[in-house]
Amino acid sequence: SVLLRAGARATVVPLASRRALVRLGAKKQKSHFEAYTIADRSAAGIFPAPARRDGVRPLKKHLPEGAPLSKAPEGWADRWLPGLQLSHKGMRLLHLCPPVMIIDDFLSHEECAELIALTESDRAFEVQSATFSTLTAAARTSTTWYTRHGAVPTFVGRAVELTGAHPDSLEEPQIVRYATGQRFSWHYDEVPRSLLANGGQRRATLLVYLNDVELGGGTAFRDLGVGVQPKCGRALLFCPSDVDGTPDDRTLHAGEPPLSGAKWIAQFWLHEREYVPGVVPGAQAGDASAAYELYCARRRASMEQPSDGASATAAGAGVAQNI
Ligand SMILES: O=C(O)CCC(=O)C(=O)O
Ligand SMILES: [Fe+2]
Repeated sequence: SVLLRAGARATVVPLASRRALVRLGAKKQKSHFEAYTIADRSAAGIFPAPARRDGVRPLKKHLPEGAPLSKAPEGWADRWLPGLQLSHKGMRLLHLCPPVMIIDDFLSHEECAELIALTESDRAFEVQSATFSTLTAAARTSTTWYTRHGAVPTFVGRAVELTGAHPDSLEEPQIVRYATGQRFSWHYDEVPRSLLANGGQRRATLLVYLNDVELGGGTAFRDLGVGVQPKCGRALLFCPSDVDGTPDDRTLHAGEPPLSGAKWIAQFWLHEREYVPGVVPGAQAGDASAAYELYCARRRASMEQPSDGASATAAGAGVAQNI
């Protein structure tokens, strides 16, 4: 079923070769890529606006520095994520329609390190890009691991609190490593019609950067003029489709190659309806709800502990042990 899941990438548009991505700064190049001049990035990691594809018209300009969610019009999120927690700490809006948001410190550095370490354990299952469909293998050169929801209860809990989604609409968590120069070229996160029976369309992508990347490694939205620089613990949230599952072509995006060191990310996709996990051995319906309940129980337990003394420390360590 990994191959089936890989079919989800069948809509990939392999426009950019690795060389093209690395040469993004070439000013005379008459392609969309010239706008993604790595050297031109602002401190916030935002690209200058590229030319748009025919028929793709963002309704609002992006907000290069990001804006607090309080600036969004009333009812704005209803078209994508009606349950979105607009008051979530640290959330900034980079693009209004379609929405692109970042949340710094969504996971702690320790939680990020634990997700990376999970890939060394028998709880994560590595999938070589070469085993994905031909099209995807050409577009993606990174290494992917899938794991069960139960291995990452904190990530599940935070995702549910942020999006207001039912836990069982979350696909299996995915962890990806890009070695220097590896990338995932332009693509849509939407799933093809053949896979809609399991949970419907992907309504949201929640991507967390697990490490800082000094140079390159951004997530670029070609038609929105938005780029996001990896930062340890930073979440990126965007919506590959509307709430009714209509895919949004404006969300075409790419994972650029880190130019020094590796780049690690963890991702969740939120579906329209209940998604039954099937990629990882032993995964089953209800896994995500069970993980969410575990998260809630741990949170309650840590809140009941006195704020000082040995028992509080023990509770804290328990939470950190298993994200
Ligand atoms: O690595 C990134 O920045 C983007 C990854 C991505 O788009 C994906 O895995 O679908
Ligand atoms: Fe993607």
